Amino acid sequence: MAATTMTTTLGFVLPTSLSPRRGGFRVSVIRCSASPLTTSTGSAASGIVEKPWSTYDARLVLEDGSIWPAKSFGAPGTRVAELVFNTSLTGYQEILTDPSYAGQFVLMTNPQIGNTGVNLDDEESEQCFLAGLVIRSLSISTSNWRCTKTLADYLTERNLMGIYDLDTRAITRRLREEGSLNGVLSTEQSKTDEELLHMSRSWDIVGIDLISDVSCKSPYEWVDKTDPEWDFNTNTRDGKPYRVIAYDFGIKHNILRRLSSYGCQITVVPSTFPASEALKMNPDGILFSNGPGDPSAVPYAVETVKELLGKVPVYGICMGHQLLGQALGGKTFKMKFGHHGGNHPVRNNRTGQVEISAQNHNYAVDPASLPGGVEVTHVNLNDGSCAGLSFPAMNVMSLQYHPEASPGPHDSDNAFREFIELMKRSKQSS
Ligand SMILES: NC(=O)CC[C@H](N)C(=O)O
Repeated sequence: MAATTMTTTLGFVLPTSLSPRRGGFRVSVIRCSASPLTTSTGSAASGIVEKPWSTYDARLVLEDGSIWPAKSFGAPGTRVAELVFNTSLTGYQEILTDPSYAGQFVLMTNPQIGNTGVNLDDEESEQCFLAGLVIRSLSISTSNWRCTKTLADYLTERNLMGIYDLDTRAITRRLREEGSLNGVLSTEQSKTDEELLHMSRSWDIVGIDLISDVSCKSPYEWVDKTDPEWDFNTNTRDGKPYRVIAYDFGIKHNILRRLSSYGCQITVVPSTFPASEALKMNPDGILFSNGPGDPSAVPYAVETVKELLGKVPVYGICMGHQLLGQALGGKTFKMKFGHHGGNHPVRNNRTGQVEISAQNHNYAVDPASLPGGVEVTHVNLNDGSCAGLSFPAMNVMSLQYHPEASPGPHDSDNAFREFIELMKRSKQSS
């Protein structure tokens, strides 16, 4: 390597000043390529058809200096975000509309995405808040009775970037080895690799309040239940309505549908809704929802949780669980590359049973930092991290993962019944 430049094996030359910032990276600046994909159906003459979406060149530039040429099938532009990989085989529409992905590019490890298109029912919020979608191959056709649109049209309409034709397995291995990486996705040919690399290294998801952008702006009532056609757990209803206030830190609709199906009357409130106002509404319970980003970047939300602790039964899901952990006196930390997928085994310490769960988080609560009396109720069996908490003295329960699934397995749906039981016990004893 010369003193001022480095030449990769593929002949790509960059100044050494752009060599990876962190000492730990093993890979130098390199242009990586996936073998081009050919379409599986095609005209008899050539075996190749025109792709039914408009496509142009794109690049994913990661902060470790790797550059991944790709094709775009969504909106044009340049975006910076943290790259995470999701191992779910299905459910890309729910993933695209999960507000917890704000500030992130989602790479799907399933090699082909888009085959069921999108439909009107699988939306988990009104908008797509994630920064972009990264996939190996976009399905050339869609086939599903609910499909109303192709994935490419959906992304374009929502001004969302999507890229394909890059080696998603190699990128996933890199994330697993090096940990989360920031990156820039761009279709702009006028921007140099160096500019994009600089952008990816000048940005950080840590310390940013991403909740304020995704939370609702004013309170509203939620009434929709799970469609009976899809409801698999109807025998557990108590019949009595419980009044629940749901703090919206980026709430997924299926949390609200499941609560509603379990007989709750729900008011959704913004993340900044004062605890005193919530208490005035005399709820039977409070839910703290999932939400994007760093739980340490939203001290106002931790304060709200603290003010409500011990006054009413509370249930935290994912970000809600992390905020509860902090409000109880514990600490959260950033994991190496997080958990994103629909196949995470979790042990319920109380029953000894293992649930296969849907997960989406990059932060976790450090159990050693929690005060006495707080019980770790669930453990992620892949890495032993804390997956659930309970503090009976204050009627607190929380899960680091997603009992509402969407997408994912339904093993943990009973957690909603446990919240109903918690509210019932608290009501009976007051
Ligand atoms: N799904 C969520 O609520 C995500 C929680 C938090 N943003 C994390 O990444 O850990």
